[in-house]
Amino acid sequence: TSGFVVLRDVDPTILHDIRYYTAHNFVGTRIDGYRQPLCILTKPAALALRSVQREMLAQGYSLKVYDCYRPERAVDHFVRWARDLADQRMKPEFYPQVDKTRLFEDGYIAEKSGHSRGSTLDLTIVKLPPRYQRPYVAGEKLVNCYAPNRFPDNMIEMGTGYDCFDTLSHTDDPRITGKAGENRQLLKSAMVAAGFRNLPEEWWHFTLNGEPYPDTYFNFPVSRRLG
Ligand SMILES: C[C@@H](N)C(=O)N[C@H](C)C(=O)O
Ligand SMILES: [Zn+2]
Repeated sequence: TSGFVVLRDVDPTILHDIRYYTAHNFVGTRIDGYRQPLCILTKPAALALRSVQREMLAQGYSLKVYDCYRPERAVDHFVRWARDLADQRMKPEFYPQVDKTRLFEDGYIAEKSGHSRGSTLDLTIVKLPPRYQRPYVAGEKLVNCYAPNRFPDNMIEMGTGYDCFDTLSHTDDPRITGKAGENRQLLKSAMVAAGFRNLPEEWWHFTLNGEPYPDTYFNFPVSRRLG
């Protein structure tokens, strides 16, 4: 794992909202393997992201990362959770319209995730200065992730929230018009120019082209002690 870096060490200006370290995600608890709320990436992915951040800062925006390197044990946690059909407690916010049995088939979660290769990340854009974002309180009443009154994330309008498993999160969904459509294209074009490609099912998910470990799925925990 000598090829990995902590993103904050490469660019301390990029905002973090590491959801799988918290209970505010589609499972509803901290995910296995997230020992610290950090973004770990391969060095080339972190350097490419730094170049995107420089452009964002020049335009009065900042990137905000939700998830970066994801250990295999975290993916295994998602798979275990998906098999337990009795547990649908986060459905009202994260997959209100999709049957829990279809989350993998429909491309929203992967059993073998590019995130475990270390050059894939989930992110958005925030206008500077960042708006205050209230903390999520476990057990609070959930609002669906494409409703106008959804959980108040401080990102610019993207039409749906992070990890909103719905066709409305497909990057080029034709129902996403106006500012939200423009904002998705702002993120995508900046990332593509820096060498990333987008997952068409999720406006927030990008993988570095020519990634250094295209066939290796890592399992070390998310922690400053790399490896
Ligand atoms: C779960 C979601 N944030 C995500 O990253 N989905 C893709 C398909 C993945 O799991 O690799
Ligand atoms: Zn992702």
